[in-house]
Amino acid sequence: MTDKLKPLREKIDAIDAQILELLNQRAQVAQEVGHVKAETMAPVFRPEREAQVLRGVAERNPGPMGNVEVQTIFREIMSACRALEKRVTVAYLGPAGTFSEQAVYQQFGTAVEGLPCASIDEVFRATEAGTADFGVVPVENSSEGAINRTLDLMLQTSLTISGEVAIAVHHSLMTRTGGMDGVSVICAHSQALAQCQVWLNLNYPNIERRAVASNAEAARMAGEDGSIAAIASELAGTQYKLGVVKGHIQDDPHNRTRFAVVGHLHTNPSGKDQTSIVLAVPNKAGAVYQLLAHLAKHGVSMTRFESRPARMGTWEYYFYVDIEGHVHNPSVSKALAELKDNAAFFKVLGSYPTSLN
Ligand SMILES: O=C(O)C(=O)C[C@]1(C(=O)O)C=C[C@@H](O)C=C1
Repeated sequence: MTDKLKPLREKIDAIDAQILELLNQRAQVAQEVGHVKAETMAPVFRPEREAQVLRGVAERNPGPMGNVEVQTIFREIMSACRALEKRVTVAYLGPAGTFSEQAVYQQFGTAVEGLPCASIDEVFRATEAGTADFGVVPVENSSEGAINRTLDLMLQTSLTISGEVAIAVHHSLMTRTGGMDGVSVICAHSQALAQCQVWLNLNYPNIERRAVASNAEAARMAGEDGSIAAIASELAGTQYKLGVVKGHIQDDPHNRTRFAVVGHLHTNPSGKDQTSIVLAVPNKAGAVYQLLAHLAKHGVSMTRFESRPARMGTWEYYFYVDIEGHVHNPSVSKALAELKDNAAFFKVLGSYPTSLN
């Protein structure tokens, strides 16, 4: 057994030495890029370039390693190289252990400075003020729909969307002991309670449910008080030393949340992009239909359409629309110019690479 392993391990050692050498060669080039960028005050984080690199490695990947694994490794390589240029600070809805934090790492890799914030409002404020270079905010959940606070803040903010990231959201019920004896309340963020309501109605119909600021906050509370059970990610459970009563309790096994990366950066085209806009239409029959006809006329596909009341006491709405393509594409820019001319309100939230997953 050991005799057979020895030469194979020697091969691995030799390959690792090459990988290490190449990684450091790459890091040196990234440092040179960093110097060029510093001279021209160019932004360090370039989401369109990172998306191209990640798509490229998946296209060229000969296997047997899977594309997701190869992309995870290259995301970390770029994260480490980027950190040699500048360590980017990213604000997210904290505390540590939230799905928002997971989304930060999925987009930026782990060589970033995470800045946990108490609310989505604070994520926007910290990014607008420059305390953070970017913010990561939840936009929509596949079971529960839009995150309204994010949509409302998008309307007012001076920030633009420079990227998006989608993550699988798996909820676990957890307590200090890993059992439910003595538990009188189940705490979680209101979205998580909603995403698990069928399971909770079936299994714990008589235990009070309480909405708190975040799932990680619920996990922190459960870590301090044996009468509290938390619904959160297992990552948060580990952080606060909780035992799992039951994993994967979300009603939809494919539950996902999409996050937007917001910042001051206007992302260049990556080759596969989308654009988010908000608009309002004059209050007359057929106005929405007429407006969207401008997209169809220029062959622009709509991938998302969401409405929010304008909250001015009238029956008026803001429409949040995602379309395929970048504002620099001629057909997109023509369609948007026509939309703008005919809308009562119009704002481009940003053009950015379509997420990999
Ligand atoms: O190409 C660049 O602009 C780089 O800074 C290099 C690099 C990389 O490591 O590949 C790092 C950071 C950027 O976000 C994009 C790519």
